[in-house]
Amino acid sequence: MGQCYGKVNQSKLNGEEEANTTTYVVSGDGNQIQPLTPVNYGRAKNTPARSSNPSPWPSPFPHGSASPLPSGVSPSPARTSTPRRFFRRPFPPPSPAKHIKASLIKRLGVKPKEGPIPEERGTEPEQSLDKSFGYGKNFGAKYELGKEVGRGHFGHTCSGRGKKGDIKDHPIAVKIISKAKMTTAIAIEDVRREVKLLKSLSGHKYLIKYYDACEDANNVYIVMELCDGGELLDRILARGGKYPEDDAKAIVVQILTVVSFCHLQGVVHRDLKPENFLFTSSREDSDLKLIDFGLSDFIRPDERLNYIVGSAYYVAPEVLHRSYSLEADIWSIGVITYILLCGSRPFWARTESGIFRTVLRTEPNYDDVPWPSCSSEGKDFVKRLLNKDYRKRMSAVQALTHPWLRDDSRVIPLDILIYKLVKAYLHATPLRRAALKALAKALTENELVYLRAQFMLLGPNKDGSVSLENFKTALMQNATDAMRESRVTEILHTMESLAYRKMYFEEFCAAAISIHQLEAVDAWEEIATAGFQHFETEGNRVITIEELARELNVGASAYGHLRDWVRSSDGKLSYLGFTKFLHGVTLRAAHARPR
Ligand SMILES: Nc1ncnc2c1ncn2[C@@H]1O[C@H](COP(=O)(O)OP(=O)(O)OP(=O)(O)O)[C@@H](O)[C@H]1O
Ligand SMILES: [Ca+2]
Ligand SMILES: [Ca+2]
Ligand SMILES: [Ca+2]
Repeated sequence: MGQCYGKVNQSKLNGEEEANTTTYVVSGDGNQIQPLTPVNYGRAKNTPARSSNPSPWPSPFPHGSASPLPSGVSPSPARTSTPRRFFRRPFPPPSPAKHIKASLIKRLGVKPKEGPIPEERGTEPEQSLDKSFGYGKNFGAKYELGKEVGRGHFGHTCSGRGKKGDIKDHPIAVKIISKAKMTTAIAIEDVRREVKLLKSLSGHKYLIKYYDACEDANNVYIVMELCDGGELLDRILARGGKYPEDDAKAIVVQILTVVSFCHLQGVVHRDLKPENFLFTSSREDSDLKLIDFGLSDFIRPDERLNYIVGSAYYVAPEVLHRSYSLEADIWSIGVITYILLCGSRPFWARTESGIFRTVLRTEPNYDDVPWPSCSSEGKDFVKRLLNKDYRKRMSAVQALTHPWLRDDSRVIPLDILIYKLVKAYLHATPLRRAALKALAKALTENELVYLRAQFMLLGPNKDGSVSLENFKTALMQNATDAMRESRVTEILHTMESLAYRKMYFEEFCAAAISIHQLEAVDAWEEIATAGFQHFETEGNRVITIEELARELNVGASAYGHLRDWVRSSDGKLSYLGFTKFLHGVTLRAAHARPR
C-alpha cells in the first residue's frame, strides 16, 4: 500500500493551485498531492525546515503563544478581514483538505512524517492492544475485491462485488483499514465507532448504506454501497471551482438534510468537507451521499466535546477553543457553501496555524467577484452559518427553512434544537418567560415558518396544544439505534414539568426562540423594539437591582452595571435592560454569585 496514486489524486493535481510558489510532493501514503510547506505533516527527506511563516511579508500575528489553543494560535483581538491585498489570488480554489495535525497525532500515535506512517512506533506496546473487533472473518468467501476507488489517511477504498446471498453480483465499496496502522487504543476505538455509527445511521437517503464489516489478521473491511459519481470536491474542481447558485442550492439542501438527520440522532460528524460527499452516479442531477464517520461521535444534547479534530479549512472556531457541539458541523457546511458559491475558501493560509488564526479572527471576504452578483439571500445564508459565535448559527433544520433555500413543498425534519430551547424555557424564571412571550409576538414570517413546521411535527392535539407526550412521540418516531446510543432521549426527563400542562403555539414560539440567533438577524432591532412594546403592556414590572441580579444569577458587584437597565422614572426595565436581560450576562467571574 502507499504506492498507488489512482485517478482521484491525478485529477486533484490538475485542479490544485495551492499557492504560486509552492512545490508539490506526493505524500508517501499516496493520499494526495501536498504542497511542500509547513502545512505538511512533515518534511521531505533532506529538506531544510522552513520558518513557520513562509510568506514573503511579515506576519501580523504573533507566533507560539502559550494558550489553550493549538500551537501557533494566539488569542489576540479580531482583525476585520483577511489581508487579501497580499495575495494575487486571495483564496486559492479548493483542494483536498488535511486533517488537523493534533488530531492525527492523537489517532495515529506518532507525528506523521513524510512517507508512510511508521508502523512500529505506537504510544502503547503493540502486544497490549486488542485488535479483534468481533466482525466476520470470511471476507474473501463473501466478497470479491476490484480496483481502488479512493484513498484517505485511514484507509483505502476499493470497488467490489458480492459473491453470494442477497448481495450476489451486487456492486459494493470496501473501505480497507490496515490493523498495522492502528497503533493506539484511540485508533482502534475510532474504527469500532466508525462501524457502529455507519451501521446505526444507515438507511437515510443521503447517507452511504452500510452492508457489513469483516476482519482478518491484517485489515478491517467496511462493506458498503458503491457510489460511482466521485467526490463533491472533484465536481467542484471540474467546474473550475464555482457552482451556479441554483446548483449550489441543490447540493446544500442534501447536505443539510443528512446532517440534520445525524444531529437529531445525536451524532456529530466532525469532518464535513467536499471529499466526504460522494455522488451516486456521474449524472449531473445525481444524489449525494455522506461518507466517512471516522471522526464522528455520539453526543448528548447538553454535552460539549473538547477534542480538536477535523480538517483545517473546515474547522469551527469553538473546536479550536476545545468546547463544541453540533454547531461545529454547521460551520463546516458554511465553508462548503462559501466554496460552492464563489470557488474560493473563506479561510486560507499557507500553514495550519495560519489557517487557525484566520478561522478565529478574520471575516470571510464577501466583496470580491463573484460575490457582488450573488443573491442577498445566498450571502445572508452563508453569513449565518459562518458566524464565529456558535450560539448565533442556524441549526441544519433552520438553514433548510432560510429564504435562500425555502421551498414550501419540502418536508422539514424535526430539530433537536427546539428540545434544548423548550427545556431552557421551562427552567426559566417567570420574568424571563414573560419577556420571551412579548418578543415572540414580534417575530416575523422568516422565523415563523420554522416554528410552525416544528410545532406541526409535534402533532398538536385537537385543541391545538402540545405537552410532554407530543415531544416524546415526535422524538421516538425518529429514533434509530444511533439515538439510543447517544442518549438523546434523556433530554425528555428535564422537560417533566410539561407533562402536567399544555403548551399552545403562541407559547411554543416564546419557548423555542433563541435570543442569540435572533440577534444575528438583520431585522433584530425591529423585532426587539416591537417585542419591548408588547412587554411594556403585559410583562414589564417594577424590579429592584437586587432582584434583577438574582434573576441573572450574578452577585452584588454587578449592581453598578445593572443600574442602566432599570428606568429611574418608574423602576421598570428599560429597552436596554429588556434586550440585555434576554441576552443574559456573561459578566467576569468576579461578578458571578457564589453558589
Ligand atoms: N462507498 C464508496 N463508494 C465509492 N468511493 C468511496 C466510498 N467510500 C469511500 N470512497 C472513496 O474513498 C475515499 C476515502 O474514503 P474515506 O473518506 O472513508 O477514508 P478516510 O481514510 O477516512 O479519509 P480521510 O483521510 O478523509 O479521513 C473517499 O474520499 C472516496 O473517494
Ligand atoms: Ca481523501
Ligand atoms: Ca474522507
Ligand atoms: Ca476519515
